[in-house]
Amino acid sequence: MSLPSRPLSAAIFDMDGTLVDNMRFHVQAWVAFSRSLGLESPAERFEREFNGRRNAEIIPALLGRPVSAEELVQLEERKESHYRELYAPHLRLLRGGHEFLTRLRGAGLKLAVASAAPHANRAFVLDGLALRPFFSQVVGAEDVKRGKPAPDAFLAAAKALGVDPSACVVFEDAVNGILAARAAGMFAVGVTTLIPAEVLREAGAHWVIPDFASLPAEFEQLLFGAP
Ligand SMILES: O=P(O)(O)OC[C@H]1O[C@@H](O)[C@H](O)[C@@H](O)[C@@H]1O
Repeated sequence: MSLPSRPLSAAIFDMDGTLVDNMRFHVQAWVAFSRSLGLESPAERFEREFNGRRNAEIIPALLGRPVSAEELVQLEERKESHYRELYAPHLRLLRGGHEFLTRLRGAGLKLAVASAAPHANRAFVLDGLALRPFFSQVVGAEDVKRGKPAPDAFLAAAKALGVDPSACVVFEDAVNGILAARAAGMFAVGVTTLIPAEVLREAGAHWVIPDFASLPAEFEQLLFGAP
């Protein structure tokens, strides 16, 4: 693995499954949503194939037909309001998150969120946990044409931050997200809230962590210098 040849200047965070350990609630809501439409879709499909994609891509693929903008709004709200209801009692930042974000900010890194989540879900997590002050940019589902594994969301975040993609590190839990970060030419850290470390490594993650309190020493040094 080749390490950055110059200091990293920005950190871009995926939201669902990365800042918060909520993917099992998303998957539960997706399975219930599918059943309510008379479809049987296994949980693995949402964990692997769809995780990181936008609802505008997931819902037509699930239904096997195009969906009008109006119907998409209705179907999306049905699934997402159920997800928020399921996850609300458990809403909390991933272990070590607050301290890590504070240290990154203190070290002068620019911080952004790049998520496939729609507006209401971003507000639910980012406002619910008072995280907005950490991030100077938030890129969401409606800001890009193509969801992950396309690099669009991460490239949009780097552009908004005014940094070169090669100076960015991405934190991601989804295989599609790791692929997107690498396609954007960024360094990728896999977060194993849902997907096993070897799968994230195989997708291209340079480092893999269970949470933000467990950074490999080498990576910690890269971000913050020698202890
Ligand atoms: O890009 P993020 O923050 O991981 O968001 C991904 C998720 O966004 C949600 O809105 C979708 O309903 C999920 O199925 C999807 O996996």
